[in-house]
Amino acid sequence: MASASPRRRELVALLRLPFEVVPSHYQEPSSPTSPVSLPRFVVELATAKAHEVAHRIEEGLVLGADTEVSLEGDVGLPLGKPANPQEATSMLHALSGRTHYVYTGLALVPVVDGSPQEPLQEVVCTRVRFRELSDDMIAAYIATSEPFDKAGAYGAQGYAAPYIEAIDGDFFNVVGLPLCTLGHMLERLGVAWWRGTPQT
Ligand SMILES: Cc1cn([C@H]2C[C@H](O)[C@@H](COP(=O)(O)OP(=O)(O)OP(=O)(O)O)O2)c(=O)[nH]c1=O
Repeated sequence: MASASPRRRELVALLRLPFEVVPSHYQEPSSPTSPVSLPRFVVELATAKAHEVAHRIEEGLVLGADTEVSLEGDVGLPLGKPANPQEATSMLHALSGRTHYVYTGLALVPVVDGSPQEPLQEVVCTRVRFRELSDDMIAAYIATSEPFDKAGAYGAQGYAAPYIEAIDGDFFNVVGLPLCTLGHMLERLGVAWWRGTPQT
């Protein structure tokens, strides 16, 4: 798995397949300043992350993923990860009382005899609605430090959980790895992942 994300590591383990974490050295570009196609954007980043690792191994299947949050839907500005409390505050203000979209791109790159093969790619979108957040709620949440390594400045699996009014789609996609879609992709590559045993 070409990811340094502790959430993705925990989620991928639920497939019960043997895997190794090899964080990608791909340098993500800074967040775009004009609207982009979110589905294309996340798939390109996921593929770039996977490719960088695929060029460093001899054999295997490399998984790359990228998650972005946007208020606009398919064409919009990804919010990115907040660099400081001010950015986290303005992202959470923007999400307060509104519906937003979380996109995760997935790329699986098979490597055979040291050669990366054509990637298999997917994108998953989940709609998330936040309740209205007061200034005090936002400040208290930022004080937990949870927003800083997360797209959109929140963790649905963490202290932001009580802020979520509704979710439409795959919850695991919001946390960074849509497992059901990943299972289908593995099946397309002939991997009977459900026969695996829990890895320690
Ligand atoms: C919206 C949301 C994002 N996130 C996280 C998932 C991702 O780790 C992160 C989005 O950043 P990414 O750039 O997708 O991933 P990453 O930099 O953490 O890890 P890597 O590139 O090595 O794979 O935001 C949550 O954990 N919970 C949430 O609710």
